[in-house]
Amino acid sequence: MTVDAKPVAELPDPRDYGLAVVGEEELPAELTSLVAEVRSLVDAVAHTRAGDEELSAARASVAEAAARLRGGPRHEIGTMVRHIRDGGRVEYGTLTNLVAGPTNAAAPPLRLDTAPEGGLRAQVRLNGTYQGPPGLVHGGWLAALLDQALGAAAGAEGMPGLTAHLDVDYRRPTPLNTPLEITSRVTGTERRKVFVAAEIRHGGEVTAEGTAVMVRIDLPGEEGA
Ligand SMILES: CCCCCCCCCCCC(=O)SCCNC(=O)CCNC(=O)[C@H](O)C(C)(C)COP(=O)(O)OP(=O)(O)OC[C@H]1O[C@@H](n2cnc3c(N)ncnc32)[C@H](O)[C@@H]1OP(=O)(O)O
Repeated sequence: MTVDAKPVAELPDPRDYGLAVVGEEELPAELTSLVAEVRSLVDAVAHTRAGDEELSAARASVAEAAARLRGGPRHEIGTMVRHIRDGGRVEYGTLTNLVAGPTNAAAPPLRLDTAPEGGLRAQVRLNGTYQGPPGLVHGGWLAALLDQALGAAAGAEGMPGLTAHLDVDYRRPTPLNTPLEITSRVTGTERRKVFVAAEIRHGGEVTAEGTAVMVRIDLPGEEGA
């Protein structure tokens, strides 16, 4: 396959695209621990067997917490977060990305790191919030996780882009509440197209796999490249 997508030696800085950037290390521990608590809260709400009185008291506590959190300075929509990964690799993601945003409590705690064998690897455990069929992860979420891993693999090679085409195969049921391994890598490039592949494994067995065509975003000064 032709390899002429010109990966850049250093990732483009999102500020060159007019996007705000915050360093992951600048996020207060109080915020990231609040996010973890809310993830657990959503799972608890979904599966609670509490009685009416407890439910009512919990609703009031949650409403009070929400009122405390509204207002005040907020990161604008589209703010990017800068991660410093293993070996000093810099990676940018959207701060509130639904699949991997560190301040988005609706996202699982997903952290894709460089894999020794090349590409990216993450381990993630999905709680009951992510249920589709009984006891199993929702197929749409598996596709979302694959999409994220595929996009991140292209980005990690200096070729950030948007997903143009995504293929997903579900090979085996993917269980909830157990460690899952996600791997992804670039398999080829052709002009602005970046071909990527990813898998989700449970107990070493592939439960879902995907391939995608990412179309590289134009870098400043490279319009039409
Ligand atoms: C620093 C900040 C970081 C920021 C980085 C952030 C990355 C986050 C990634 C997360 C993953 C997502 O969820 S992304 C969100 C979901 N995806 C989207 O919203 C994308 C919506 N689609 C689009 O905006 C557009 O269709 C694009 C950008 C994908 C392509 O439009 P375009 O730029 O005009 O490019 P175009 O000339 O049409 O196509 C370029 C090449 O790709 C091929 N191509 C186009 N579409 C397809 C397709 N569906 N399937 C196969 N191939 C296709 C064409 O044939 C051509 O190949 P050839 O002629 O060269 O052979």
